[in-house]
Amino acid sequence: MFAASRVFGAAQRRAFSASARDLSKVTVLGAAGGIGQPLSLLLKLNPRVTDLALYDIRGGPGVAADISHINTASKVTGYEPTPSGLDAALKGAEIVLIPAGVPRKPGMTRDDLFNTNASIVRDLAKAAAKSAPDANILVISNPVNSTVPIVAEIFKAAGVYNPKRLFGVTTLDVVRASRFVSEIKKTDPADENIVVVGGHSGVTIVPLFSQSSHPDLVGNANLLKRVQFGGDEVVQAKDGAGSATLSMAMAGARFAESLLKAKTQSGVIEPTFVDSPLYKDQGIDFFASKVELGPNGVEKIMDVGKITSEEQTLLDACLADLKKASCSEDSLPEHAH
Ligand SMILES: NC(=O)C1=CN([C@@H]2O[C@H](COP(=O)(O)OP(=O)(O)OC[C@H]3O[C@@H](n4cnc5c(N)ncnc54)[C@H](O)[C@@H]3O)[C@@H](O)[C@H]2O)C=CC1
Ligand SMILES: O=C([O-])CC(=O)C(=O)O
Repeated sequence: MFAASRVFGAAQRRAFSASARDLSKVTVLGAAGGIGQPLSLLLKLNPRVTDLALYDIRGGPGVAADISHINTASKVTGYEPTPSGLDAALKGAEIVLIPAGVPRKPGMTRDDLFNTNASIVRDLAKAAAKSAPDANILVISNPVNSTVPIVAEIFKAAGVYNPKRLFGVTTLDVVRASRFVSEIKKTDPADENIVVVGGHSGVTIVPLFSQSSHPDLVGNANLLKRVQFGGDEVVQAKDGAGSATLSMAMAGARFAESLLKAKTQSGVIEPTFVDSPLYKDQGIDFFASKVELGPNGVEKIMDVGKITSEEQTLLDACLADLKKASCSEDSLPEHAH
């Protein structure tokens, strides 16, 4: 269990008890995919998860059978790829992670995934609105800047939208930025926690090094490029076999853990892409900034804080791009209806 002890502390494992308050069902939609499998593995290692529900259009039960042999206490169930299987996977879920959808190939942008992934996310959101209307929905499927607003529209149409419970997972940007900084500065990556705001693609990814202990990194063009286009590095290296899966699984598991921890602990803060008041006056409904998490999901959305003029220029470019990403169900591709 070396991985569990590194990802989750000993105190947390000891603190685990199966009181009703601690029962947490977590559902993964797209659980047999490149992200879904290692994400499910990491969730199985998290003692806060008591019931792990795995659903995919193919392979869910197989992944569940495999993971269920791991000697941690949670119950793992794989569901058949049927409407009733999906509903059962969702029923009673506290957290629903959605990594279902196609990944990029070299030469594609995340927006090129929209035509395929928008309808996948739309259909899964419809099922979640029906069977898990109170769950925290964590959207991983790209393009996150557009798939998150789609989920919001579906929940609104079903009359169950709670903006405090919808999250675009941008944790991988924080993870990458923190790791890249630690490599440059020769620090322990565990001590770095770089704030990244905006969205999750290219210029919408805005790291705020001025708010870290390394403000001299503002203006480091190579570092900025690696943070904004880190996903492309992996897409190119995988050479047609997909995009980041393992680092994304870690980032998704970290965000889920933060949400579970925030049920009982205050001061849990993660940047995440949420329905945000910060730039609504500019027509931007969703924005990633530091968010304090709590038992009801979003507790408090923080503004970007003090930034340098160089970072303001990056933020301006980000906002211009995000304006284009807003989406309603009406703008879904024709075949998706
Ligand atoms: N938010 C982020 O930071 C990141 C997002 N991603 C995105 O995550 C998504 C998944 O990536 P991978 O796991 O590498 O892809 P993958 O192709 O390996 O896995 C996707 C899985 O989704 C399943 N699936 C497709 N339609 C489904 C449906 N209607 N219901 C349930 N399952 C369904 C497939 O059967 C497959 O197992 C992609 O859109 C990718 O761009 C990837 C990396 C980082
Ligand atoms: O780049 C991609 O397509 C996958 C992704 O979102 C990332 O790695 O950040």
